Parts: sequence; C-alpha cells; structure tokens
Amino acid sequence: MASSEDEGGNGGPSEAGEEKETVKKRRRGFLATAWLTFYNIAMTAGWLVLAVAMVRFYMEKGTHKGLYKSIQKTLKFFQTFALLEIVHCIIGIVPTSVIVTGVQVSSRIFMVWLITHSIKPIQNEDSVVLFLVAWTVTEITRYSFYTFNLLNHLPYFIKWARYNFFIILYPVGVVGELLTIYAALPYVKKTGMFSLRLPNKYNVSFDYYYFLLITMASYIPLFPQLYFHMLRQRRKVLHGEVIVEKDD
Ligand SMILES: CCCCCCCCCCCCC[C@@H](O)CC(=O)SCCNC(=O)CCNC(=O)[C@H](O)C(C)(C)COP(=O)(O)OP(=O)(O)OC[C@H]1O[C@@H](n2cnc3c(N)ncnc32)[C@H](O)[C@@H]1OP(=O)(O)O
Repeated sequence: MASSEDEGGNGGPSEAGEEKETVKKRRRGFLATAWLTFYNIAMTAGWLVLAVAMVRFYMEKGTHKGLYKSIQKTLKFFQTFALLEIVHCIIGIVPTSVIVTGVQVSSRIFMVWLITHSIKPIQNEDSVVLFLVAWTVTEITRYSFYTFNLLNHLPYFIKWARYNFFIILYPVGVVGELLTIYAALPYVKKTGMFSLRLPNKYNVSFDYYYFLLITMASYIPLFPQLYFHMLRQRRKVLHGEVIVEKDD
C-alpha cells in the first residue's frame, strides 16, 4: 500500500515531509514519542477489541439488546483512559488545542459515566448503538493513524479515512448522543437522580434534569467548533493548505 510519504514522488515534497517529521520527533523527545506510540497502539487494540465484541454479539444474538451490558467494561476502560489526551496537550507532547480536546473527551466521559452507566433503562436504546458504532470506527482509524504516523509508515488509506470518515461519523455520533440523553430525561425527572433539593445543609440546589437540557443545548455552539476544527485539519493534511490557528 502506498505510504503518504510517497505521495510527493521522488525528491522534493517527500524529502521535505520526512525532514519535517524528523524535526518534530527530535523536538518531542524520545521518551514522549515512545509513550505516544505505546498509548496509540494500546488504544487501537482496545477499540478493535470493542469492534470485534460488538460484531460477535450481534451475530450471535441477532439483536442489540444487551450489547451495551456485554461491552461496557472495555468501553469504560478505554474511553476513560482517553483522559490522558488532555494531559498530552497540557504538557505539550501533541500539538492539539487543550480546549478542543477537553470538550471532545469530557463529552464522551459524560456520556459513558453520567448517562449510559448511570441510567440502566436507556442502555438498550437504538441511539446507544448509533454512537457506539460511530465512536468505535472513528477511534480505530484515529489511533492507527497516529501510530503509523509516529512510525513514519502511514498508509494513504488510513490518512484518507482519518480525514474523511468523520464527515459522516461526527453527525451520526452526535445524533446518537443527543437521542440517548433525550431518552434519559423522563427517568431523570421521575427519580430526581443526582439532584439536590433545598433545604439542605449546603444550601445549594441542583437539578440534573435541567443540567441535561443545558448540556443538550450546548451541543449547538460546541459541536460546530469541533467539526470545523476537523474540516480545517482535513484541508491542511489532505490538501496541504496552510492554516493559521488561533491560540487557546
Ligand atoms: C461535563 C459535561 C460536558 C458536556 C459537553 C457537551 C459538549 C457538546 C459537544 C461535543 C460533541 C462531541 C460529540 C462526539 O463525542 C461525537 C463523536 O465523536 S462521533 C465520532 C466521530 N468523531 C470524530 O471524528 C472526532 C474524533 N476526535 C478527534 O479527532 C479529536 O478528539 C479532536 C481533538 C477533535 C481532534 O484531534 P486533533 O486536533 O488532534 O487532530 P489531528 O488528529 O489532526 O491531530 C493534530 C496533531 O496532533 C497530533 N496528535 C494528536 N493526538 C496524537 C496522539 N495521540 N499521538 C500522536 N500524535 C497525536 C497529530 O499527529 C497531529 O500532528 P501534526 O499536525 O503535527 O501531524
């Protein structure tokens, strides 16, 4: 398979690309590169295990009912592990914005722990499968992209997939997440879970139901920022456009 480094043909762009990669790695340091390689291989493997488990479950049972329960431990482990991505940005070993990564990772952690894990009656909703499939395909592609890129042997197909699949998968994932939160609303209202009513010794009140409504509304300003960030990355990586990013 053609490597993305080969794209420029002989000489010129290809050599310049390799030189840029070497400079980047030298700047990042050996330990950081080794850690990122390990991290990305582990995450690719984790999401591959999830993909295989989901396909096997569906082939054996012929339904998605019970799917979440059967894969939840692996999902929780690898999605929670992704918190390290925020750390990678903070300590500067990856050149991504802390804010963009923070919004992306925290919305996933929120979906996993505060919605799907905590509200059992919604675990069999169709919308859960929607975001699980979108996340899984995305993460297998994304982490294998980072791994091959670090190893300087990036197949063009993976690069292409990384910067094209998201065009469909991002909206699919968002629809799945929003429908799942929506499905949780009646249960949250009925049980008053995670809510704090007055009077109480802290003298504060918190209503999880309204928090969920605000969270759903926050997708409207936040999601386009992530989507346009990815479209800019796509133009930069696939079409070589020079993009001046604003600082955080
Ligand atoms: C508490 C309540 C919270 C409520 C919040 C409500 C928020 C609502 C809005 C949020 C909506 C999110 C919905 C979402 O969950 C749905 C889905 O995900 S559906 C599936 C589709 N999703 C995607 O395609 C996005 C996947 N995510 C990402 O791509 C990243 O997380 C993101 C931060 C968005 C973008 O990544 P990045 O900026 O890093 O882009 P690049 O991949 O192009 O990388 C840029 C450079 O950094 C290097 N890099 C990054 N990470 C690594 C790594 N781990 N190892 C090595 N190198 C890395 C990469 O190589 C690039 O370097 P260079 O440019 O030098 O080549």
